[in-house]
Amino acid sequence: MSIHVRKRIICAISGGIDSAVSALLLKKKGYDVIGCFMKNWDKYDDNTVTCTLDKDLEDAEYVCRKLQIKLHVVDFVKQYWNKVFIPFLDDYQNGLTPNPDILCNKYVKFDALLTYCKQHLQTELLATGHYDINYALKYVQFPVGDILKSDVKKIALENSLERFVQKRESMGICFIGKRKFHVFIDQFISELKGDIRHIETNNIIGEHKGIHRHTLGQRIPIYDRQHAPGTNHPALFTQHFHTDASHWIDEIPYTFKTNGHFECDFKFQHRHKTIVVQVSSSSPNNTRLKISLPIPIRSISPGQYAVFYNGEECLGGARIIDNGTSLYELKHSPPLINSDRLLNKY
Ligand SMILES: Nc1ncnc2c1ncn2[C@@H]1O[C@H](COP(=O)(O)OP(=O)(O)OP(=O)(O)O)[C@@H](O)[C@H]1O
Repeated sequence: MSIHVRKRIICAISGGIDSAVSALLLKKKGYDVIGCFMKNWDKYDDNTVTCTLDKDLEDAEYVCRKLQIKLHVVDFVKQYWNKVFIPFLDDYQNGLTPNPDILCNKYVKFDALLTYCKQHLQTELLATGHYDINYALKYVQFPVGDILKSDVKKIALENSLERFVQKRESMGICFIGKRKFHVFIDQFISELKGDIRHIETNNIIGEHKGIHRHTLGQRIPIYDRQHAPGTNHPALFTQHFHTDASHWIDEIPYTFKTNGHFECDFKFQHRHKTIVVQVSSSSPNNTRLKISLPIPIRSISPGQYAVFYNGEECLGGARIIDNGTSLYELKHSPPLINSDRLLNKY
């Protein structure tokens, strides 16, 4: 008599549709699925609670009940605070636009959670509901990774998970919730007033309460909106930018390694279409990159990530550290900022 032992896999269940359907598909494939809900934010530290933690946990419990799988609730509040939230605040204070999701993937989901699975749940197999993921991790599966969102919804409907089709997608940064960004950030970073100056005349046109309250390209309240530069001003557009050390999923692309430059598909933020860019080295060991765009792009923001593809295949990514010389600066020599300073700086 042979005994069939089902392979155990942990599915990170967020209370949203993608992880619910991921767990369902894994169960259908015959895995021994265990759900894991991560508590990454302590709502009791937070006076203006609008975080959806309770509702998400309730939904995670609901999925696991429906699928008849166990649910573990893991507390990663400390890890999230130290590895994601503190760098997030630092970035804002330094005028960058951070991407906490990338740090959360790197340090919490694909590090702390993976370690927890090995140490406490007797498996090193993990699954998440990500679609567009820039990692090729040996022990991680993405069951809905190559399924269209419309099909994920269909699968949910066919399997009595309609509650998740109706649930609003989480937008933006989860711990901020529905409150205004400045109301949230003011709890952590003190006000630091400064002048808002017109880029062309250098005249003072307003006052800000700290650069951490703003991101590149965002509208700001000023006294004289009529004479202010618009959100499509050439100072917001750039055709070249620089990144910090790159991370390649397999290895450095061959042509890049041999020639010091190569062409690939590039994506900046989800809402942008993929375009072909020229990637060249801006440091001796090919780690830092210079990206040349075929057309100027608006609001390439330092702190955000550039992701490189070969068609559908993700090659790697790098954090943007300098948005280069703007179209406006190019027209007005000498440039206000010389992006070549990076070569000397690093
Ligand atoms: N609090 C959490 N606990 C456990 N897993 C989580 C949590 N938050 C996110 N995840 C995992 O990371 C994946 C991606 O999360 P993210 O919020 O970026 O995307 P999503 O498309 O909204 O996913 P979902 O529809 O499953 O919420 C989720 O599908 C889930 O597997």
